[in-house]
Amino acid sequence: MALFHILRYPGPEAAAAAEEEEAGAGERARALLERLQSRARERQQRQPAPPERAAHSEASGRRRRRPRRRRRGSSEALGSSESPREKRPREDDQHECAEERGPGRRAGLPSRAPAGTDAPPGPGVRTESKEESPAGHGARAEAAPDGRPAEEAAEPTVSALMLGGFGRRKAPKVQPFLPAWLAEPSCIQKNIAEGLVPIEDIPEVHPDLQKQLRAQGISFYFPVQAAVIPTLLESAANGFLVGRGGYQPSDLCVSAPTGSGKTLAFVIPVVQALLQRVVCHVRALVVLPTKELAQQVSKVFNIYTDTTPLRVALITGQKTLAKEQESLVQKTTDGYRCLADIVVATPGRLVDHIDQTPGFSLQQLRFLVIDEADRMIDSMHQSWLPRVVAAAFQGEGPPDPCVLLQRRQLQAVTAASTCCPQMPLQKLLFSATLTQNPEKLQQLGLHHPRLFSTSLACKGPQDADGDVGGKYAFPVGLTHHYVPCSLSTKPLLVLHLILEKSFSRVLCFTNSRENSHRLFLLVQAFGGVSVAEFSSRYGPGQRKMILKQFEQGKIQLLISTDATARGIDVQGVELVINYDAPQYLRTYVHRVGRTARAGNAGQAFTLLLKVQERRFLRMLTEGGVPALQRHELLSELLQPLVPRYEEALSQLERTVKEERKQKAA
Ligand SMILES: Nc1ncnc2c1ncn2[C@@H]1O[C@H](COP(=O)(O)OP(=O)(O)OP(=O)(O)O)[C@@H](O)[C@H]1O
Repeated sequence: MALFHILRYPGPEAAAAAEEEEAGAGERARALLERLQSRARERQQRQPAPPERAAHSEASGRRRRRPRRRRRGSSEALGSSESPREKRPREDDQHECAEERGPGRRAGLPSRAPAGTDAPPGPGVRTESKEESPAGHGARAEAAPDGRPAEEAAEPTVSALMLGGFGRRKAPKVQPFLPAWLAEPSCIQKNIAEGLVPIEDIPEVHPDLQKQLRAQGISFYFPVQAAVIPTLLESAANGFLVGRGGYQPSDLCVSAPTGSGKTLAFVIPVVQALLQRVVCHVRALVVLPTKELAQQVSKVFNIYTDTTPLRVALITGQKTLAKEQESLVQKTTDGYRCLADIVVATPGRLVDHIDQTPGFSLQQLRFLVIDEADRMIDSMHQSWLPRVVAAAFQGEGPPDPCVLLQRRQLQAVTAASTCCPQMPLQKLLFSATLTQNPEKLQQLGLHHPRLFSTSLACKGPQDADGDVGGKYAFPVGLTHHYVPCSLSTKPLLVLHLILEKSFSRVLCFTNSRENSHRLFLLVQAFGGVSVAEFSSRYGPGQRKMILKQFEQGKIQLLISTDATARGIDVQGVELVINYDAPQYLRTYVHRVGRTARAGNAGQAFTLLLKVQERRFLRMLTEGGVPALQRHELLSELLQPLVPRYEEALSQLERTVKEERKQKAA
């Protein structure tokens, strides 16, 4: 099975250049050493050491640390204002200085030995260090003939071992080498309006589905749909039981902006591929990170399977396990009967059913759709994917000659392996912020993957995570704004934006459910705005109702945690406010993507504290956010709201105290 071929080295040219550079450095070090040694020899010839001293000079040289320290101390006593620590240059400085000043000088400074070593310096050492020190002149009164102080001249000479290459060199930036499928994706038009394709231009789509699409008011495919639907239909052209030509079809990764219609890009081909099924088995499994998203996607599947025999089951934990089991399997006299062709699930609940629902089988699984794939990769530690794959390939063992279609883990394609037709399992990944980190994607065990992307046409630097910086595509109709402000003016700004600008559907994000709750209470106390909050404070049923009311326009301002940041599709959201600035670029992409959906226009405002401004702007610039508009906070605009706001603040204080009391009781 071909996975990824990752070469994480800078390439042959860069490697050769580095080698050359290293060889050059080696040459220089050798020349330096030779010069030093020849100078040492010259000095030794000029002033031969007394025979008895010369005999044991090397042995005593090894034990000469203390005298050196004493000398340093003595030079301080003689007036040097620098402390020994101050005098010692940094390692990289040493290297550079030595190169500039020549070998004698380099060797001359005791502190220039590599950090941590107290190796005795070479013959030129003290001479030159004394020259540098003003104290040295005094000491020279009793100098030896060669100009060294008598004390030093009496010491044995030791040949120094010069170590090189300690200077800090800027490490060359590692350029990512992406596998070909990641580096050369099939490009998708980013601008929805410019890339619309009439429904009749893709005749492969079943007429009944085309009819359904028209009934939903859809007469054009969005670019991502026009690219992905025909590809997926082609991979199932021989029916869903065998891949084209008996081969396993390629897995697909799709990276397209928020609101670009990715859901229909997999719903239509999956439904069409399964239309020919005779026996009901779980053949498509869609895994999503949240209950709300799973609900939304199962609703879309329900629309397009409405007039077909296909059945859709939603397993997210919103109902009891027993109730969900009833929608999945039915006990019969001779075993279990499957009741769902398409299962839409959250990962945790899916694993519960794999473990606990008798008769729930994934052995006939044909499509595994992973929506919000980057988030799902982050949750891989839950090991839901290995469980799904294990369940899909459960029947492994010696091939059963009576079984027409085999289901085996993919290995190398050989003549023998093509004899038995394989039942394929195709993985389909979708996200607006799909990672391009090959190591992360490798965890999914993709088979001959293909990438469709809006964002890769232009390449950029990689961020720490391995994602390509500046590569997230934003909806074309989205304008980005930010307002520098203080903590106390944030709520006033939210009120101003809603009341003065008359936005009818606003989604406001905070970074915690406490912040959401407080802001909700404050806006409620202020009055004049129909407001609700959405967070884990509420159960799934209440959350569902809140979203419905927001969709119906009964709620003007929905204050939410990041629970609604991903995938949630509420039509007509005109404004997204980041009350708390998002910490990560991906969070920003998904939050602001709740507006400007399906080719519509929308605005995103981020309220920034002074301390957040620089980092946030850098993050967005690196992330490829188009023109970001700065708005100055004009206090006179907020002034009329202040009296009512102060009353609301007092009301908030009372409510919070009340809530605390209730909690404590
Ligand atoms: N061809 C189409 N014509 C008109 N509207 C469409 C079309 N395809 C999708 N839509 C609408 O566009 C909206 C966004 O679609 P969808 O939720 O699939 O986007 P998405 O790419 O999955 O976004 P996100 O990344 O935020 O999950 C939905 O309301 C959907 O009904």
